[in-house]
Amino acid sequence: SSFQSITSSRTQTHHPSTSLFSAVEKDADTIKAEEARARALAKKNAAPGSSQLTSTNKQQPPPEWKFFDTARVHVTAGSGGNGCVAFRREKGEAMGGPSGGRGGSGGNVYFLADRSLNTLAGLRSKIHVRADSGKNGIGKGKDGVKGDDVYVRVPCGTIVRELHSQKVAGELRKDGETLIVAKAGRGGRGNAAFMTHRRTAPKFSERGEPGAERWLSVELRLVADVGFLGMPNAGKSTLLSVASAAKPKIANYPFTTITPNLGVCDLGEDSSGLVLCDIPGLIEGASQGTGLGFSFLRHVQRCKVLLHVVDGTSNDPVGDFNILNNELKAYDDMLGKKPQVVVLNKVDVPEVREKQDELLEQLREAAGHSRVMTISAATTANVQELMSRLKKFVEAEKEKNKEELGGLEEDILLAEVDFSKAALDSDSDDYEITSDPAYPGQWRVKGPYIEQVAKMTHWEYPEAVERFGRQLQALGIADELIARGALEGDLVMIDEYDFDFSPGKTNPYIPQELLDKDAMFVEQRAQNGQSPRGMLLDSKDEDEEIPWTPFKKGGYMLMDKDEIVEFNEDGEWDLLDDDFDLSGEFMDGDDLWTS
Ligand SMILES: Nc1nc2c(ncn2[C@@H]2O[C@H](COP(=O)(O)OP(=O)(O)OP(=O)(O)O)[C@@H](O)[C@H]2O)c(=O)[nH]1
Ligand SMILES: [Mg+2]
Repeated sequence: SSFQSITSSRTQTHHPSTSLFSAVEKDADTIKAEEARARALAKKNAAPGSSQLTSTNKQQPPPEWKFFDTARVHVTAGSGGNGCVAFRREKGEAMGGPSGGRGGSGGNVYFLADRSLNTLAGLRSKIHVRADSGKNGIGKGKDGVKGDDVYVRVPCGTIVRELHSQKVAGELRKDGETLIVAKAGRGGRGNAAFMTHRRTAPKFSERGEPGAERWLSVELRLVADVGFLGMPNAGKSTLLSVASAAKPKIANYPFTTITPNLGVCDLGEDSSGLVLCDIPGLIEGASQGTGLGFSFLRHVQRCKVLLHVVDGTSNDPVGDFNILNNELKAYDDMLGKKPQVVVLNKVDVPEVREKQDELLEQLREAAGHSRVMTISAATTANVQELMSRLKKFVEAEKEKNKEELGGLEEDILLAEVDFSKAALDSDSDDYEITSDPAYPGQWRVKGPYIEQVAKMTHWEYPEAVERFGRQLQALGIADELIARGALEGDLVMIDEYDFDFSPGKTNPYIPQELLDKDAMFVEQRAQNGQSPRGMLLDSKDEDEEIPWTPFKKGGYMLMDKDEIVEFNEDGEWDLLDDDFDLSGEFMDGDDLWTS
């Protein structure tokens, strides 16, 4: 069960009809249809002689323009190799001492932050990441070879969670940072390790420990490269929708967009994507709070570049352009100075086309630079050209900033909340629900933990909203609200976030092709007699306990609970206690090999 987000900011309580969540719900279908179309198009384009760039159907975005922000991955670390039972046989020593070597440990699975990436696109084609197992130990005391570690490259700002419990495993912030997500099984000890003065010829060895295995949900907190700026109705959301797979609400009235929308324009294999942020329209007086105000601009504050979208059908496009630039300066001088690219939109309209040359000239003059071009978001004319120019410009700006900041870029780019340090380990699950009889149907929930979780939730994403709902459920807040008489559709306020109370509804968006792969995976596991748990949260068997120990401590994979104990601080692992008496029985799970 989950809460629906209607807004991520207090300012929007006045627009209860514009439910972000219901918009998203609708969009999931649209996106699916879009994907089916994209796949069909991809097939068509794969035909010899055709090229995606010269696709004649201008209405459809090229299939590679997709939106990635979350992914689900199953990771399996390598198992340890088995220990060996062997005895020395040397000249003059027919039956020497035990000499079976230890199995090699398996490979770990790590996530590795790579600054050259900026989407999770690479994870999309993968459902499984698997590290090699260690080799078995061999005779003459030789240990087995260790399995290779696997590094999964992800962009900086990636947050990793255990899927089913939604516990944060960590965040990768800086280039080169790694996070272990599945710890390898250690190799089993060979019989040489079990020799004591009482047992001089042990004929058993240990089996290798299985590698850890788990589902992860991965989320990238996108930091936009390009923030869209423009008067209401200029066509910003339309542009986002054709340049990326994001599906913002588009309508022919001002202030259609009330929360920022993010989208990724994927520019193909050899280039990382361009992250776009469509923000609500700004009008004269915005810096004083007119219209929706400037509160959304914090989203674009960290953008490298602003794309100023000018409505060609306006009575005075150049006047609009100047007004907004003045508002921007009045609000924040830094924003006013942010480099802009300017587009004159709606040139498909004949009246606009007629005066486009004149307008372009005037815009160049007003802007004081020549990064000005015409587009039609509606017909997508010039949009691809715009995106590749933007990409180059953004790259150049990043380079410039990097030099100016002496390599401090990531710190400045990354979002405010540091997940790796965030208070998810807060001890207090306490909360308090208050309601004012004067305002029926409104509930305020207070509590350090839940407020922290709310702050850390990326309200733009259904999966994040769903997770928030799960946390409320887990903390008992949802049930408590129902017990107190909350009804579906009531307003719930936590910190500065407001929600529609809507128990029992979840809407994770997962692309169809991943769902197909998952279905295969679940089936395969069931056939192999393994737990069929898949990537879908509702495929979870409610009775099944999910053991959890923090990632950092290791040992979180409690597949065979009795056999596996936690890794200690040094990553070492001990099956046998120091004072374990080998003269008695074998340990359960020890492998007895007869030589
Ligand atoms: N003819 C024409 N119409 C366009 C074009 N781009 C957008 N529109 C229309 O302009 C209207 C407003 O488009 P939106 O994309 O919602 O504008 P917006 O800038 O996001 O508006 P707000 O969210 O209110 O700030 C819609 O009716 C679009 O169909 C274009 O290139 N040509
Ligand atoms: Mg809009």
